[in-house]
Amino acid sequence: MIQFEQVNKQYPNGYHALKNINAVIEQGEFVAIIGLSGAGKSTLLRCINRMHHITDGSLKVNDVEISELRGRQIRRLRRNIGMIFQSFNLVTRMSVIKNVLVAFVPEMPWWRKLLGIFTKEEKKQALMALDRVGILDKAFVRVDQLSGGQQQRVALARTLAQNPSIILADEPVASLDPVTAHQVMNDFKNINEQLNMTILINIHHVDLALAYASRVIGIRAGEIVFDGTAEEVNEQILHHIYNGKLEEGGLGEHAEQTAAEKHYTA
Ligand SMILES: Nc1ncnc2c1ncn2[C@@H]1O[C@H](COP(=O)(O)OP(=O)(O)OP(=O)(O)O)[C@@H](O)[C@H]1O
Repeated sequence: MIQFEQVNKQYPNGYHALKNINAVIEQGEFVAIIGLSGAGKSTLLRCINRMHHITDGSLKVNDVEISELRGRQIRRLRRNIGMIFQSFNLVTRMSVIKNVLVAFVPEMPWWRKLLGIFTKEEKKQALMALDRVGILDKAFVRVDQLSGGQQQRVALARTLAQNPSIILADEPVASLDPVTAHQVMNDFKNINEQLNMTILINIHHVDLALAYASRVIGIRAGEIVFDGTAEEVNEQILHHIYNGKLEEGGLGEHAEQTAAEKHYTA
């Protein structure tokens, strides 16, 4: 469970990026965070794994006040929270399987790190994670030979191998074409439903948010201005969240996808 209570975040230059955030996200929810560019979506997400510090208020992950964590405790928190970025963050000259095995490196004894030795169990887990996102056949291919969508799936597999209870995804489909974006969103949904992992996703494409997430949090100028189910979101609410400036491509670009494409998982 993630609990925000009166959370504020001010950057060192004084910019007030999050204002009085209150929200409770239960284990196993699939939440899309939407809002204009600069509204505070990334800041909100990054406070959860302590990439950013909150200025005041309380932010608890599984009942632990995360602003009080130090050193090793922060590393432990991050083991439990996978993070997916728009840019995949992979070592493109290495094979897919090696990129996924990186998930185990933080817990290795120093001598295994040095020798790069992975156990049979770790290799099995890495292959299972690749299987779950449908790219087991690419395990020994170099990452730079994969498409953008496949690379994002490698990033997802690496996160899965880490076996987190929460996955934070910061614009994970922003650089993908519409069909691939649907496939990757479908991966997130499957993982959410099958593994009961909490998924929080920042996303510019409202249609994708509404099609895949069960809950939508709308942020405007650092404040939560909507928090409800995807079914509740209507034109009026979107107008409110986006201050009447729903960006081009927000609802449009992906909206043409058919239901069949939406559930295509190859
Ligand atoms: N390190 C920083 N120092 C000062 N201000 C920052 C910093 N990082 C972000 N901001 C400001 O905080 C606000 C929220 O930024 P954030 O990146 O969270 O927005 P966002 O909704 O994720 O935007 P986008 O959709 O464009 O990624 C913006 O006005 C941004 O300029």
